[in-house]
Amino acid sequence: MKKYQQKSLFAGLVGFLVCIFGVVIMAILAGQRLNYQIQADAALLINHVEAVDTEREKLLSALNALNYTQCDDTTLLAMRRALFDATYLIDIGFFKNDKLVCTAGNGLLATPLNDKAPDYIERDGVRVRFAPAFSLILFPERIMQAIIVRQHNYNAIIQPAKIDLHSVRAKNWQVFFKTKQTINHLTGVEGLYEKISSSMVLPYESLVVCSQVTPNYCVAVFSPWREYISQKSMLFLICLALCVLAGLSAGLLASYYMATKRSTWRRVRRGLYHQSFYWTYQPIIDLQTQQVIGCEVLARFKDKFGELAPDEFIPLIRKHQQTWVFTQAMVTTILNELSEASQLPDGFKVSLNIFPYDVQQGKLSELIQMPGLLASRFSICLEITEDEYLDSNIAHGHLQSLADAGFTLSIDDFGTGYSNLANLQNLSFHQLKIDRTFVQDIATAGLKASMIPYIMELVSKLGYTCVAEGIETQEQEAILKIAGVQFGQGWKYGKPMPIKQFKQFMSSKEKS
Ligand SMILES: Nc1nc2c(ncn2[C@@H]2O[C@H](COP(=O)(O)O[C@H]3[C@@H](O)[C@H](n4cnc5c(=O)[nH]c(N)nc54)O[C@@H]3COP(=O)(O)O)[C@@H](O)[C@H]2O)c(=O)[nH]1
Repeated sequence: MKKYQQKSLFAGLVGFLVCIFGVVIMAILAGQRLNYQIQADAALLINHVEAVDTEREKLLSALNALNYTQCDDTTLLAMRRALFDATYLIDIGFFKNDKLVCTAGNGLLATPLNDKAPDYIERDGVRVRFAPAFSLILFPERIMQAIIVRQHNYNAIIQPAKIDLHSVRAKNWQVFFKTKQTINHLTGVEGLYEKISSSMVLPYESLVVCSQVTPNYCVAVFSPWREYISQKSMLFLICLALCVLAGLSAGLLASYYMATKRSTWRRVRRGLYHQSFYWTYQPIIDLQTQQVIGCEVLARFKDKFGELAPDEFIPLIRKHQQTWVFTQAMVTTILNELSEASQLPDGFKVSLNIFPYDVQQGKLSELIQMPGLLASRFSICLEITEDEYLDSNIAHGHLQSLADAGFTLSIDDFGTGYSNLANLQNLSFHQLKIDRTFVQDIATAGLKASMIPYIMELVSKLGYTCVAEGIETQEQEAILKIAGVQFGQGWKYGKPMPIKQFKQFMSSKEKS
């Protein structure tokens, strides 16, 4: 996989993860809200259960305390009075010898009724039975769900429908009586507790709570996600869109970050301190003898992201004023590399490119002090391109000191942009380098090529030597020779090469 594909994949992954993270956070927050709602429902149901139980306990205990042994008007009056105060109880019955003999609603029964077996027996012998289809003796035609609770001599008919459930938002809930062995349904959705306990339910959508007062009475509430989402579909859609947006922004940010990390200047700046620069050597030859008399040192850059051309990094180094750091690194490296190059003869000309800004700043005087540079067995030539920095008296003074110290000074890229003839006369140059655009123009016999003889006139008038750069063909060489150019540089003789290759190149030249 290519680097840029890896980066895009990384940015995509970051975006995806942020989106997923957003969705998870959204799901947790929504889940908490859903759970909060379910908890409120459960609390409401438990409150009712406790209220029903308390009411039944209070009323039936009071009746039992009267110790009536038979059902007469007094007993019935007491039962009716109790019922009058009740909220959840709809009838009360009186038992004698375990037979129902009268009810508050109906009065004395013609035939006493046997009590049915309870579903479970509560503490203190309270017997409870759930009747899914029950009718009071008073209203035999009205079928309803009822819970029948028998406490000693009295029973109470509780109608769950009496419980006010308007505030319960969940559609699925169940009230049940739970022992270690059994689950007794009382009201709501029968079997819900078993369903919640046994089948897979999603987080937050269900809850089982038991009463603190009567711990066997419990409620199960189930509010499925799909219902909750469909209730708040608009809100969910907006949140989802925000998550996708956050993912996209994060992806874009990641790719922007990667791009800036890869930005040329960041790479160059890092490269200055992490040895991403290396230097190559391009031969300079004597056009008459074809002997290699010197070389130009040219910088190259390579890091984990790939190579950068000098035309990319040189302007940045200049812009960010890192020119002197760069030149120091170059001089240190090439002195090191050339010290072991026994193939190079004494006096071999080594041309270094120098930034005019450093000339102006007086930095180049440090070159004079640099151990091993002037003292080396090579002739060091400083190539300087003309620009606005070379126009000051300060620059002139610094160049003079360099020339006095023993450096050869070459005016580089002559004929491009900023050439100022006054500089040629006043500054202490020794050499002029004809820019390769003039040489390339020879093939088409263009205007620039026609100027070469005039440049050579100037060169001889000033007493300079001349190097033509960018020679690629025999024809260019022949014309330059006729024009009187002494030295040449270009792909015809050799491309810029790393030191190892340059040493091999020089050895092969020595042999031939
Ligand atoms: N201050 C410094 N400047 C430097 C340094 N290293 C390079 N540079 C400057 O960058 C510019 C571009 O350099 P580069 O891409 O290396 O191009 C040089 C040669 O490779 C190229 N060349 C040489 N022969 C031929 C040829 O036959 N054909 C062809 N198309 N190109 C050729 O010409 C450039 C020569 O550079 P220069 O003599 O300096 O003009 C360039 O301006 C460099 O100066 C550095 O270490 N410091």
